[in-house]
Amino acid sequence: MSKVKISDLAKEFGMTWKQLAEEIHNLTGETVKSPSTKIDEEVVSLLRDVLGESTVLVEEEQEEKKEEKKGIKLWDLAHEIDVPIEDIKEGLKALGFEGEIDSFTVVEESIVEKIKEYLKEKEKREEEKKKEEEKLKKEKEAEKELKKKEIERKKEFKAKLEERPAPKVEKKEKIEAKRPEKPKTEKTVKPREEKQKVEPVEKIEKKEEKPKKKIEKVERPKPVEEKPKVEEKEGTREKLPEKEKIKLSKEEKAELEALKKLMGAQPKKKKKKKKKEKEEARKPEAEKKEEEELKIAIIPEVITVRELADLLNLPVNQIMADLLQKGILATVNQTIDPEIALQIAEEHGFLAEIQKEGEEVSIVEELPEEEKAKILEEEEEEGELVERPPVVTVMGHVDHGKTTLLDTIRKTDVAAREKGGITQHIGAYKIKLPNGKEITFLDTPGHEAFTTLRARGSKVADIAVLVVAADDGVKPQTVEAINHAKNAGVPIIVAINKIDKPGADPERVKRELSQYGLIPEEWGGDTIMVPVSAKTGQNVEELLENILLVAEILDLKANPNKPAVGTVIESKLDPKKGAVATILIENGTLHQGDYFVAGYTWGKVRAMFDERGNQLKEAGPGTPVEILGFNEVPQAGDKFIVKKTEREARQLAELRKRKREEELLAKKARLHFENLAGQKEINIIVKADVQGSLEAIIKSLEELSEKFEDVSINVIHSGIGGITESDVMLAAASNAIILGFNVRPDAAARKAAEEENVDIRIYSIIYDLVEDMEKALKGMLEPVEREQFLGTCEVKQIFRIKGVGTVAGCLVTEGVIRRNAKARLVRDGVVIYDGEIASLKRFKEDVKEVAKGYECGVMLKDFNDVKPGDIIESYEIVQERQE
Ligand SMILES: Nc1nc2c(ncn2[C@@H]2O[C@H](COP(=O)(O)OP(=O)(O)OP(=O)(O)O)[C@@H](O)[C@H]2O)c(=O)[nH]1
Repeated sequence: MSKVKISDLAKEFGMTWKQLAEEIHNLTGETVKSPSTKIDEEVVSLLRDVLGESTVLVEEEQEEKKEEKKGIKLWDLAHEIDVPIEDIKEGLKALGFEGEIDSFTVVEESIVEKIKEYLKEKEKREEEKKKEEEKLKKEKEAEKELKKKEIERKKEFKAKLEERPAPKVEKKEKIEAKRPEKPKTEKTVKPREEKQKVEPVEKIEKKEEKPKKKIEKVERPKPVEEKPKVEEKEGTREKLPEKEKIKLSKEEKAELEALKKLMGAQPKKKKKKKKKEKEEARKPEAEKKEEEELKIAIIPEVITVRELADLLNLPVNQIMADLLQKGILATVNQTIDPEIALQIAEEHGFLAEIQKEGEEVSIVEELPEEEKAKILEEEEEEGELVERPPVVTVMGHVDHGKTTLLDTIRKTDVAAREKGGITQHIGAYKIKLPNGKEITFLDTPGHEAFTTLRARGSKVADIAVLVVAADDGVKPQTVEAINHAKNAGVPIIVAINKIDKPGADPERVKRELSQYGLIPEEWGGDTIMVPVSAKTGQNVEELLENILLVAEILDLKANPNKPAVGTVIESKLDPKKGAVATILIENGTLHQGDYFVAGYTWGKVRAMFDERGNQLKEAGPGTPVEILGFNEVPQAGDKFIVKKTEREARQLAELRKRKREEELLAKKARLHFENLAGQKEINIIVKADVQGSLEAIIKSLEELSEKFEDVSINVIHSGIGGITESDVMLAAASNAIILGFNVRPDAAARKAAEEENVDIRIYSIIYDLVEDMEKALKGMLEPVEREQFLGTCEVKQIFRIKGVGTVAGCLVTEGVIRRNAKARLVRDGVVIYDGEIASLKRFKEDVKEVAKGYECGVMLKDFNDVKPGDIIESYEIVQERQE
């Protein structure tokens, strides 16, 4: 081995030659004076022995130092600042960090600061959100309190009316003056008893088949004690057979009450009337007017000319003449607008009001769930309420195992063994567990239970089972499902699926879900999470037990002794059977032969079947049945109500048709940018192309919400990716506006938005979005250029032409593609290009536009990165004035 130059050796040890010379001096006593001095082999070996290790350490230290300078691992950062690693990853993502993010990702100090800032802001946001939620909760409680009081007031009002002696004679003008002050609620809660109690007995008996119409004619104050109430009450009750008594519906009971009172009051009333007439004849005209009768008329929403005449005690000809004066030519049996009927009644000195459809039901429906349950319970006869099966919907991201889970559950059905398996798809089915308990599963795409059905006011599902694959974690549709269920106030049970798979990580799923407010019970939260394998069936029984547990807590009850009430789950027009629909019976029992109304359609149960194809004669609460006998195809989500007579069913359907028009008006009134000014509560759905933009938009909206003190902007759902039909349905159900950032609605979403009149706004600059929103809130929207959608085409093939560029061979799938219009290229819902169409050809010919169903060649201006499967959207900019 030869000698080594000290300068070379120094490099090896990572020190200067002078430092090494000092080391040599310390070890050997020799002095080295020049960097070119050569060191003996033994000395080198000695140095290596002594310095080798420490040098390595020095190197490592230096390396670490370098690392330190370079940054810190996320894992270490999480420990250092004591924050869950997931939060840090989220922060990094939000900052637009490109590349893979895991626990070992190293970030620079400047980024660390930003992450810290982000986390601080997140914490602040969460705190504010919490505060907001608390505020909302308080407001809701106050609202509930108010509603309670309102109910009390209604009850008092009802009681007073029942006890009330005949009202004093009042001048019509006086009554008129009072009208506007009359609390609106009184109008809607007007109990049937009150409306009917003074109707002559003969009338009630005669008009059994007629719509509920009541008239109150009171000539003079009468002492209450004159009514032999008690005896009559007993007497009437006695006449009823025992079975009938139980079967009395609330409505019938009300009628009966009225009848009883009337039976006592009537004879005296008649006598008094005669007496009064005599006195009246003697009175001077002015005095007569002074004592004009107080006449009250409750006008049913569906009323014919003859019925109005009867109601007002006027000749039919008089009513026809009144109508003619209003330019309406009507026959005696023709139904007339209740508003017109109201006007006529008022012209004849009646204090009139329109009776709302199913008043009692509607008041109850408007109340919050608990109140509703309380009132309904009150209404139910003691001991008649029985437990009903919970209705469960299964939701989750695509391929996470919803179908497999439902299949496995179906196999646990003991009824299948008794009565044969499920043979037909009717949109819902009931299974029986070995312990005898039943669960009804909705077999429609999960979100439908919360969008299509809920958009029409039905909340069908009691419980949502959220399926999350343990090897995939929380995905966009998972979040969407959580938001749907939360929005509908339906409890969620999580099924962490695919635990049999090697990559399964249930703990990760729990961590991810906790970011969305679903905290597992073992972490002190209240969300039941069951790890299952839909494939092997592991823990599926435990999942079902938990469903029953939640159902028990929800205390789901129904009265099987009532006429049936339900919701249309699915419907179709069968070429052989006609209009058929699956109804989920929610309360009461449906019998073959019952008349019913569902949405705008009505009918008679000609036959009904369960999911096994068995014909049923009756079906109780919680049972899904397929029904034949509809006049028209109802719509999913329609309420299904049994009516006593064919006439009632038909009239109600007619009435609903009219209401549909009102609904259309309501759609018109849906939240739009143009009518934001003055709104107190603004619900928003935000969809964006990347997480960073999404966060930024949400933050800006929050700031805006703070700026406008009396406006609360709630982002009810947000996500990455294109705008879907489900987003639109959620917006429709919660009256929200959709804001898209660099993303577009797909065809189904666009169609749904048009149908539901949901406002979708697309932006590519956050500042513009915020500015528009602010202007809209201030009601200062200036006339703007608005884009008008023309059509879309799908790229099928690409042709690269030298010197020209890329021509996309397309098929027009919607509307038209226009040459001089603007164009946007959308890939997987994300806008890739926004510009103009440079050329549009059909078979080498330049054309102005190409319509749906035709092929064409499209070239985009200054853009060649077109791929098969891309969507080109053609649109125009039009000037539009905003109000
Ligand atoms: N290993 C394993 N595979 C499962 C499990 N559950 C479902 N799968 C598989 O996952 C795939 C998707 O399951 P599906 O039940 O079709 O999922 P889905 O959520 O209904 O999917 P969509 O109907 O498309 O939304 C299928 O190949 C199933 O066999 C499970 O527990 N374990």
